[in-house]
Amino acid sequence: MSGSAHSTRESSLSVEELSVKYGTRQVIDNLTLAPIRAGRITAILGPNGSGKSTLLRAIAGLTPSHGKISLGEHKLSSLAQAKRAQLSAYLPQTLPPTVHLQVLEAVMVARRAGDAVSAELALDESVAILERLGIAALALRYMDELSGGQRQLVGLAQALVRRPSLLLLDEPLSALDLHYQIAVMEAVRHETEMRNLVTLIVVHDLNIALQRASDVVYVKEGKLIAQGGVKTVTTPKILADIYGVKARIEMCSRNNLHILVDEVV
Ligand SMILES: Nc1ncnc2c1ncn2[C@@H]1O[C@H](COP(=O)(O)OP(=O)(O)OP(=O)(O)O)[C@@H](O)[C@H]1O
Repeated sequence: MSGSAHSTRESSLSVEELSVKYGTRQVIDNLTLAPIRAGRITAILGPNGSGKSTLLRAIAGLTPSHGKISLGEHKLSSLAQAKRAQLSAYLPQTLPPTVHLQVLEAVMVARRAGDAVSAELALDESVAILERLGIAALALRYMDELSGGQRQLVGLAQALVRRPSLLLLDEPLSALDLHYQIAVMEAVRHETEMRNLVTLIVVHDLNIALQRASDVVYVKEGKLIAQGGVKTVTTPKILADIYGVKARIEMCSRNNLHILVDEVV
């Protein structure tokens, strides 16, 4: 990992006056967020088509945008894409077609991309991340022979092994069974806390988001509706405004919020 990427580890992500258009259509509309802190998972929540993926892609520099995006002292919006990609890892909602590589090789390739580590170190770190995600048994399987959920887990391993300062995960749980949904959120939380990453994650399962994330950003129609600690910001009114549902928010025995939806409104 480059020294400059390490130096951002104590910092936060700031997004100011961000706008994204597709053609003439304004999809993100002058969005300014409070600083997103490192070492905590921030969930981005909102209805279908509200601009969550576009926001992640704009932060990753993969969709043209106007506005200012900074990670610590790095003005991401002014950086060359190669440097930006070195600081951040982005896991897309739809994974690109894969190549005929074994899982372990593919994770090692991700580790060595843009970062001159030895093959031995890349091997050790790749095995470690596969173990941490509970998928070491896949190490010698071929990428193009994996199931959708297995591909998603390997994609996450490739994102984490790169040791980014900024982790951008777009629906990383969508193809996963219940066991791996929890295992992935735990692994992401562990990496986020251990490496003091800024971690943004788009998820549709509100209960998983509220139980495993620390902070939340609610968006609708490309605008910020609310941002803050999950327990502070999540209210029946917000859920009605955002999703058009009548919901109860209850505290479960583990002191986590649990949302029960009674009906659509
Ligand atoms: N490449 C594109 N060209 C044109 N319009 C797009 C493009 N990508 C997304 N959009 C539109 O931008 C809006 C926001 O899309 P986006 O994928 O960011 O929403 P989202 O909140 O992530 O949705 P979902 O929860 O359904 O994945 C939608 O209306 C979508 O149709």
